[in-house]
Amino acid sequence: MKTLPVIVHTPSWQQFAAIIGIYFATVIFYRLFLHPLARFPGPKLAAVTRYVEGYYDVVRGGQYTWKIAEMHKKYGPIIRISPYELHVDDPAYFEKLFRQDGRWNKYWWSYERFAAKHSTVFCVEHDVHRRRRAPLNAFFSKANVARRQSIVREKTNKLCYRLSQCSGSGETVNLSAAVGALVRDVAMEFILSRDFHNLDMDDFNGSIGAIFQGSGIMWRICKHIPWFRPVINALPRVVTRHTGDESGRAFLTFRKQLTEITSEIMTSIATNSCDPDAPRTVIHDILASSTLPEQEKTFERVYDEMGALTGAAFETTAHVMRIILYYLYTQPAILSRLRAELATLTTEPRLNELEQLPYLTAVLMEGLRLGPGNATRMARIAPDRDLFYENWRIPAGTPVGMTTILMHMDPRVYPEPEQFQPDRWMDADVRKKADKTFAPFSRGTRNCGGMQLAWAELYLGIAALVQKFDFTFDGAGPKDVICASDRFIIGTEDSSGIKAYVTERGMSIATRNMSSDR
Ligand code: HEM
Repeated sequence: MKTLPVIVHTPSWQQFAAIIGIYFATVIFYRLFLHPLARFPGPKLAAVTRYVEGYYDVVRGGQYTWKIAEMHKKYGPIIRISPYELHVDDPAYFEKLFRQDGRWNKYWWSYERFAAKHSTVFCVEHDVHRRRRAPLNAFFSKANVARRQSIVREKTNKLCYRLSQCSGSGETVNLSAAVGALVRDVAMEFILSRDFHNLDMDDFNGSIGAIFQGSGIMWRICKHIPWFRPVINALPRVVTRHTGDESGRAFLTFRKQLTEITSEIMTSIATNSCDPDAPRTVIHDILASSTLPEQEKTFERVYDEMGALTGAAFETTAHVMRIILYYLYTQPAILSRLRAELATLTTEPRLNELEQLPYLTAVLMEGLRLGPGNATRMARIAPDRDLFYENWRIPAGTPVGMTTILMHMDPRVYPEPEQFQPDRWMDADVRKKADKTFAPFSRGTRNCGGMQLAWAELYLGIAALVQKFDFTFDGAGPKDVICASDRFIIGTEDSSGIKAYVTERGMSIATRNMSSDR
């Protein structure tokens, strides 16, 4: 039988354009009318394309969080913010979405872009996360933090010593960089038993703080342009070292240090050559964990974990400290009341004594309200069941987000939300009402792994600085501390740091001892 000739011809540009046009028209039609989320309210453009978020992320510099708030005013408490994702603005729903029971995944699209997918923080899948989280829970437990509080105390004393040397000098100190150095040195010592020496550096290694802020900008770009990070990573180290700015170089140095430390600790454990008197690091606990299979103990995985852990520990805690210091030293009545309360204790109070102080606790809570860890929504996915919000049925597998910073600024829960008012936490009713909606460390299965360490740093650090120093700011304003952009963590309008003149309130025992040691 004769076969028919196959006629192959190249499509004309008109046919090509028509094919593309039909494809996009079909996608748009599907997303608007047939998609399982099609019935949810929200702007049509956001339902059609994620590039709406891309515009607010990349062009408008991290403004989608506030655009979402605007959309809620128009469309109600549950909205579709992208073709694939919903967002809820209702404090009462928080405890239903962020819970300990049930299986909860994170949304890969938001977290994978951090290029540390082997870590606990950025792990997407519920069961893998549970296994990774187990050794961290013990390491960062309240008991272990209390037992090792001397780390926080020693580093705080070192910061106080540095500040006392600037006292009355007529020169300003970059207080933002100084507290950044404090939390980095504490975290490195606590997590990896290594002195990071940022508190010894003249500029407190301020450029590394800037790069951790900058990694949020990178995250925003990479969410929408996935090839961007692989291209940057593929550039030879020598190119990035020479073309990058000071912060970029500081970051590369940090990554190199982290690689060396991780490898050194893993080798010493593998060869049984650890110093028996040296404190255990989190790597010891990960490698000894019985819940983790061997493939979770490779260098690649442990290195990702160290990168994400240090990243999670640095700018989050430092930012809350900056907020608290800024407001304390611009509102003298609050500062005096706090000092009066602290005066009831000994000069160097222990953590458990500080935790009993109601006003100090209120000050810290108010700082955490204005500076929760993230400026972005945290989406959760119930992979195996539908969720319900009022009369809405949310199909299983849908990412549903809520944004803590918006909830913390909700006037229905916190009157005059933009004001720093520790007093609101002294009222038992307000505290009870906020019990379910105050979530600086998030809630549920994916709540902050290091919150006890963060609390210890805040209690010991703020108490010591307030007891020992007066700060007068040089040109600082709310722009230095108020959340103005979504960098995953909180982004402020001005990132150059709070400059302050320092005056010592009287030599403390700790600083005097340190001075005489030198
Ligand atoms: C005031 C300081 C801090 C705040 C406000 C804060 C806040 C948060 C928040 C909101 C999350 C959830 C993020 C998400 O859902 O994607 C988180 C996760 C996490 N944080 Fe913190 N954090 C702070 C300090 C720390 C410190 C000092 C550490 C110590 C290493 C730490 C370790 C972690 C870890 C490991 C996770 C991931 C938890 C998981 O997915 O299982 N954080 N943090």
